[in-house]
Amino acid sequence: MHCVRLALSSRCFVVSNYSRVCSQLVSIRKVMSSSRPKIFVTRDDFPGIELLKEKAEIEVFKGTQPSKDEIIAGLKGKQAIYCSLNDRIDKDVLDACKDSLKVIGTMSVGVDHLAWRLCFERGIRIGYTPIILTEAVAELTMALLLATSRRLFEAHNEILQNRWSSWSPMWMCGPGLHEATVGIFGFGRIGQEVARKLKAFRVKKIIYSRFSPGEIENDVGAIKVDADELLKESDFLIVLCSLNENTQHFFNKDRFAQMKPSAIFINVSRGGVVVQDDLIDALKRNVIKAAGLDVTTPEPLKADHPLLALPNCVVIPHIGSATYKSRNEMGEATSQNILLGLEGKPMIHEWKG
Ligand SMILES: O=C(O)C(=O)CO
Repeated sequence: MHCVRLALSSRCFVVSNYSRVCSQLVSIRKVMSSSRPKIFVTRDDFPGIELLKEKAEIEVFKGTQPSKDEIIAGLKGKQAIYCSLNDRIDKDVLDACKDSLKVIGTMSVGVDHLAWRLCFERGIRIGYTPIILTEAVAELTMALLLATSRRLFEAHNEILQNRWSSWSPMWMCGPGLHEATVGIFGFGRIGQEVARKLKAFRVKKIIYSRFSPGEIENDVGAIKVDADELLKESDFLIVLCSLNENTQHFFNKDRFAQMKPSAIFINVSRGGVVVQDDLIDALKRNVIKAAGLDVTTPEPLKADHPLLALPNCVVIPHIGSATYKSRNEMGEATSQNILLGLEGKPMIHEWKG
């Protein structure tokens, strides 16, 4: 008869046969695995989730966009959520999981989809992904600026419609960036990187406005102006602010009316900074010349949306950070933020308000 002693937390068991030892070990393993953190992941194609699988029990939503009820159901008993800017984590969601949720990891720089003040009150930590995507979003902003001002999609469509009859002197002309005054609304990391890239286009002047007081040290000689001057002076106005109570619906009928009729409006921030019907009206009545939008309300936009019928509006589907490098690194950082947050350690990037 085999006699095996198994020591476990100061207790000592004596078991009489090998198979009983095995069954004890299985149950110990079960206890250990149930102490692994539980994480809800809101879609199955997030980069970086392999990292979570190694260290946690994860439940992955099968599909691409859980509804609020599905988020609440998925979060039941979970200590963390891996989400994106599509997933609204509001008071209802936080109330429903108030006994378990400790960490939110969002694969985005924007946090406007999160009731983050309430999270702070409840001690829920938020990991996000700034810096990683700065270059990608700044690059995309330049692409949108050029696509809109030089009418790339409109011109391509002319070919598709068989309207390219000959080279023609004034056909498909648009304003150039050279010698233009470019206004940047929201001069954070991405705004400053766009300003650096604009220098290479030899623009006349870069002006910016932001809500925080004081000028920002910048290596491109951008000049701080108030919002009224920015609206009036800009040949190109690029919106790169975050969405918050100061910026929500900032660009409305009156603000478009302050802009030059030749102005090009670019939004790579959030659809919510614009009263979209006012923008549509301004574009239809040529209050401003054109708009380039990476963000809209709602997202996704249906193909029959009035914005898409405007020849002077370029719309792309929120792809600001969509380079392979940026998205992969954002995913890795999100997983690491979550694991570090659950371990009570400093995150790579933690949103502190
Ligand atoms: O990460 C974000 O918040 C973005 O919107 C990137 O385009």
